[in-house]
Amino acid sequence: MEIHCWIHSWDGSSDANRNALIEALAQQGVKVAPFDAKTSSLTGILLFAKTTPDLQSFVQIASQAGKIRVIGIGDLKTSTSGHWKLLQSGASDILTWSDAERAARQIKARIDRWFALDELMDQPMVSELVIAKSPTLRATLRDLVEVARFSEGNILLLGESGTGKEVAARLVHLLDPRANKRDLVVLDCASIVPELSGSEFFGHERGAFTGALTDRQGAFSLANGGTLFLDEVGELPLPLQAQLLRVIQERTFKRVGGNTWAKTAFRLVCATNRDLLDLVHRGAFRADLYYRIAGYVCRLPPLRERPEDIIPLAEHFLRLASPNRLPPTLDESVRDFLMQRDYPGNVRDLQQVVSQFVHRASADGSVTVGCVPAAQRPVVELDKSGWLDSCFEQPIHRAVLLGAALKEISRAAEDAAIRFVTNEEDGNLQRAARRLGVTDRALQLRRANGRHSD
Ligand SMILES: Nc1ncnc2c1ncn2[C@@H]1O[C@H](COP(=O)(O)OP(=O)(O)OP(=O)(O)O)[C@@H](O)[C@H]1O
Repeated sequence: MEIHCWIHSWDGSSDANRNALIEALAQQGVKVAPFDAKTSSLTGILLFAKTTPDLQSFVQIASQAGKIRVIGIGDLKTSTSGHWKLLQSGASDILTWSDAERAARQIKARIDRWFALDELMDQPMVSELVIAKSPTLRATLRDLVEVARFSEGNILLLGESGTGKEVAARLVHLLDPRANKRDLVVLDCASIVPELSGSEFFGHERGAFTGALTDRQGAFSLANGGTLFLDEVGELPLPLQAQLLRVIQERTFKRVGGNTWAKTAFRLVCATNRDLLDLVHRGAFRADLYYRIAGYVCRLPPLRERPEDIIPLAEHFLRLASPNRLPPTLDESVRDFLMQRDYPGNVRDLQQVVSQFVHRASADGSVTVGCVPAAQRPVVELDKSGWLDSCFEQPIHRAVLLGAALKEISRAAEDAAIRFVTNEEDGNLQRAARRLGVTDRALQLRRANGRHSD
């Protein structure tokens, strides 16, 4: 891709610097052109070097298209808070001027990184594994891709359950640039049996304890050359946290029952849906461990903060569920239904809803409102006047003629309503009670009494 570079405003008094910068950039292979309004449809980098009253709004407009990066350079004469304001308005960076060669190198390095990231984001390895159409998740993902590809630090993934922390950990592993990288080893800290935790993490030597009949490799050894993903890291018991400090810091460990130190080289990714800093403040998570695992902290936003991802994710799950055929398509009304629904379990919830569509999609390959299972359908106010008609009255007339008492008749009507709703809600009494406008307890009692008197 051709790199465009423009200089927007430059103080006339420092024209010499401007010309020197243009020359130094040319030596780096970056050609500078004059800026004009049509520029905003191109992809490129815009340098500005003068503080003007309308600078903030100018930066905002220039960077809004998402294709132009704005870099401030030179003696901008803004205070530090002015720099932050410019960044907030959309500037990518503000560089301090020392000389033209250095500035040109800094600009070129940023251009290279920017384009490398653009390319990575478009690669199937990223775009087919993590669906991210919302600006919120795209920005988060772009930062994570950069850290995964261009650094080796420990990564901490935060986010509610089902926001995609494990999928992000897999991406970090895939993007690891190490030649001959080994496996991704996943350890769920919430499900480790305390008595076996030492062996799970460090491995053991034969005879180390009763039942240790052979040598065993632990997670730190299995992840050597690869990635170690500690899921639910907030659940680690305190004594185990203390044992992990050294290996996370030094990448050396001893097996249970062993005397020699072994070296290991893994990338550490941890995840939790707990507020880890709050656990630190309450003394339930060691501060020193926190600062070791939180080299780079990435918060995955809940689905409610990025509704633009709902339909692309639903379509992604439909594609995954139809590997050998054309995936079903979502009818407009089903899209509306998906957009209006709540997802307390985030993407996992959406995935479950969509998987139910796949089984019910009609042969023509479309998912219509009829494919939404009854239990998932929104409860809407129906026009209640229609049901009190002659059809309703006929069996009542018959019951009266046969001598049934009023109590018996109303009981039979209530029983019929309860049976019908409970059936429709697949036996879920809470939902059935809500639909009938009674409490769970009242419905339970009513059913128990009904059975009693049957
Ligand atoms: N952005 C995404 N693109 C594609 N699939 C996703 C995305 N986010 C989540 N998923 C899918 O949703 C499901 C739940 O995601 P995942 O297991 O990564 O969540 P989690 O945050 O680790 O959840 P938990 O905290 O409960 O372990 C998985 O099947 C995952 O593949």
